Amino acid sequence: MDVWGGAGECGSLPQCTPGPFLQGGCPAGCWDVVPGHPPAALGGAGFPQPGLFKEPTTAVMPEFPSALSDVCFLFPPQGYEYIRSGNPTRECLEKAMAALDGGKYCLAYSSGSAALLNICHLLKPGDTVISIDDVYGGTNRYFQKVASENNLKVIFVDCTNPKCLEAAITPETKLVWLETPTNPTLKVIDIKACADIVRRHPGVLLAVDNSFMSAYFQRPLSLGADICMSSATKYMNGHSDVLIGLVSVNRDDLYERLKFLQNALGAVPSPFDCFLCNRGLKTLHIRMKLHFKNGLAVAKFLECHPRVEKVIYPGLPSHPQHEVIKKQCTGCPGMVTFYIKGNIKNASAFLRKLKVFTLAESLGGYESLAEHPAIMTHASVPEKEREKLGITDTLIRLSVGLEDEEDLLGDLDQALEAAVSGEFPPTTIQQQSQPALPRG
Ligand SMILES: N[C@@H](CCSC[C@H](N)C(=O)O)C(=O)O
Repeated sequence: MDVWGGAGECGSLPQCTPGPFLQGGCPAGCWDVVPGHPPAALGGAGFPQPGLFKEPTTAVMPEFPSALSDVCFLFPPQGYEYIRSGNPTRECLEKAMAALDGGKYCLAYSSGSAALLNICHLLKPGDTVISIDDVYGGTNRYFQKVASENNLKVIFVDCTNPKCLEAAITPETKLVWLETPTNPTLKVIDIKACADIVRRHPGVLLAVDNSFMSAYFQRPLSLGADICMSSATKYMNGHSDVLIGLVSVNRDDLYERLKFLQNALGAVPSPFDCFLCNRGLKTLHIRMKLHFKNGLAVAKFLECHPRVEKVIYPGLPSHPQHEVIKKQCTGCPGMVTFYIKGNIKNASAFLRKLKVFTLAESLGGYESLAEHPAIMTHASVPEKEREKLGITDTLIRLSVGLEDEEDLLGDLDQALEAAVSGEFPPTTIQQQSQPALPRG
């Protein structure tokens, strides 16, 4: 079996041994800096000089805990004047992340949403944004309820077929916003195909939200994106104890403007959060391999389960864009989405019965989480749009963590058994008509 696990068989537990795909490097040329060796990125050329630190240690301490200026007549000038404008601990994170993303520069923000806000400040009133249709609920809310009310036009397009993107571009288009895989229905977008289209329209930027994949499995800049954005709150930090957004770029002009905006808008992370995120990066490679192994095992288990209607996992051959993900990524994270059989009551019973998985918003941490996108992470997406996207009352999103595989499968099994008993109605997801619940 290769690293993607082949077709899988019901009843046999999936194996995940590193295959030639991972060992041989990324076919798209990504991973040339840190194949399996994130510490090289953390301790390499991009690392601030040891002289900046009081302790002779490789750990990145929260060095700049106050808003004090660098007082040149007392200390040698170090280039820092105010904590928001720049500080050594944030610089450590930004340099490490630039290396991990294969970019020249990286900038850190106080959250993924703050990173989105800064990117959209590159635009002018009257400009159009083309966003992938199945986009994180908070991004959808920002586009529809904030940006659109401040003179940006935002249209939503299914970019799984890059021709739809091409057809949507107008002279007003200035930003294409992709997520891949999308949140929560895990559609996979061919970044290079979209980048080739965007390149034919000078002045249009291509930004990719890489939060679901992490820099370990996918490097959008190497595939032609102008901007790689991540909510590092998720896999990059991996410990569910930090809120951080990151933006990596190669272009000097983009960096200069974003650097200005980072300071001017002020949505920056604290040095302590940067310290914690740097701590998280050190185990990225180990965590991502286990997320992949566990995610694939869970996906295969659910795909064979009689109480599950349908599983969506890009690492499964049954996924419609499985070939795309094999082409542009070196693995898959622990995000698994599935439709439970039955209706909202079954979905809710399942979530309440889980013991190892915690019912919570967020993803990418060491611990397994389960959530109901229609009521939780995507409640801000208008109901009609949710229906069109397949974000129904029976859709459940899992973030598979680092626990033992047998505990994860056992937990899912007992919750499914308890939540969906008896005869299953012979309906498809499309035929179901669910009562609307109050949305959060
Ligand atoms: N209730 C929050 C939504 C947080 S979702 C966090 C993360 N992006 C995910 O997809 O789990 C809000 O309304 O902003």
